[in-house]
Amino acid sequence: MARNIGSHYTAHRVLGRGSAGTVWLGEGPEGPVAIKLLREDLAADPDLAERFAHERHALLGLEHPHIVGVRELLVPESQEGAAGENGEIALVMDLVRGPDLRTHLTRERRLAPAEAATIVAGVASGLAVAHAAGIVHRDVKPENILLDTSGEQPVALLTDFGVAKLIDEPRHGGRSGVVGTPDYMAPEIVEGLPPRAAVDIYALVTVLYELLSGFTPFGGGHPGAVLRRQVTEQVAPLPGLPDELWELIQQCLAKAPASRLRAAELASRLRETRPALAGLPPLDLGDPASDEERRPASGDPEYAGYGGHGENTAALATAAPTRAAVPLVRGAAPDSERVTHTRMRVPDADELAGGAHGTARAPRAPGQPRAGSARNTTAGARRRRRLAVTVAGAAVLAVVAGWLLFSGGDEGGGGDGRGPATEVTLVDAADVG
Ligand SMILES: Nc1ncnc2c1ncn2[C@@H]1O[C@H](COP(=O)(O)OP(=O)(O)OP(=O)(O)O)[C@@H](O)[C@H]1O
Repeated sequence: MARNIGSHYTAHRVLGRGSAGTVWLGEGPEGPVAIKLLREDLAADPDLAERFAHERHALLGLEHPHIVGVRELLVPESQEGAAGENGEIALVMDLVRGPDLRTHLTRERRLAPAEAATIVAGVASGLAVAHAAGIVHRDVKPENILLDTSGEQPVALLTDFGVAKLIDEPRHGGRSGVVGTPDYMAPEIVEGLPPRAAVDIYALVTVLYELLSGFTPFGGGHPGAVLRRQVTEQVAPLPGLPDELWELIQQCLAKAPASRLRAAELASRLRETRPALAGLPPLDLGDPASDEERRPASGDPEYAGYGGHGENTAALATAAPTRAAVPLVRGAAPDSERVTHTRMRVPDADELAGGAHGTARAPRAPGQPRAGSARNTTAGARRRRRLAVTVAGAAVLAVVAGWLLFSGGDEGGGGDGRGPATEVTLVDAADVG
């Protein structure tokens, strides 16, 4: 049922749900929009409403061809900015017509290096603008990269800017904390340092590695083990990659934040690698998961218009549920259904250093997913564990882990119903303007 959001917008139907709220397909004075409505319990927190109001200009001012634009921020009337009608906090965003990168990757298993580099170069150029404005995303991952398929060629856009930070900031007098997804979490966050721009580079290049290989460099198993690997392990090489791309990956996954490239440099270096990547097929690393298992729900509207490797997505059609991954954030239960979540302890210093109490792990051949990797099993391919980590000073202490959910909804995001493309070529905005 349609509902009014503020005085100018109407929300028509749910596009998807996340841990912080629900995204609706809406209508405003200038046409269709996406409206992210924060969970009621979050919106009822006056501190949070105040923080959103305070960041209003920063959130609205971020404009870039690879960033999902925020057109309006609605907060309760007592705060600065346009008023949400029922005390709600809502972000009115540009509507992106197409799937998110997780959906695309799940379907394709691995992307050709040129396609992966184009996606990541575009997102890096968006990050460069945000970082120059002093904004760190803090939650870069495939779920937060949307692929706009409304034009001739898909364009990657980063969304959810600043939301993780705003939701996560301490209440007055409270402890500082961070929320993140262990697979993409930079080691300095695990160690309790404040997240700076370099954490976005680490997360984005983790995404690049995942697009190329089908698995994240340090993922798999218990979230605490993932965090420990982020701090202690070196990234395993991916056979078959051109040297310049591999060097760039290594540099951006450096444990020391200062050793990583800046966002603008990452974008330009990736563009420079293009000639070496042209025509390379996706890496052949072997994959235990069957094609059927990794395909998105047949008839998934999120996938309309994105044909991948010449396949006809319409041919995949029969209704099946889409999934939504939901990390645990502070506060009451999210809008989404939760399969399970758990309480955990982040490894202490000894474990982080791989000491006597560290998690024992079998050696692994380079380029192969870990046993128990979320990308290595059928169940795991559908499951993503996430984590809300609270840190106090340099001590890494107690925490709450979130788990992946499968939403039963059939309302995918923003597909435009066009016929499938015969070939997928990602557009880098630098090429067109
Ligand atoms: N601007 C947009 N246009 C179209 N669809 C969108 C837009 N923003 C988000 N969506 C869709 O809405 C769904 C929920 O998004 P949301 O950002 O709330 O959650 P998430 O990023 O999947 O998870 P979380 O926020 O918990 O990490 C996603 O599936 C996404 O595809």
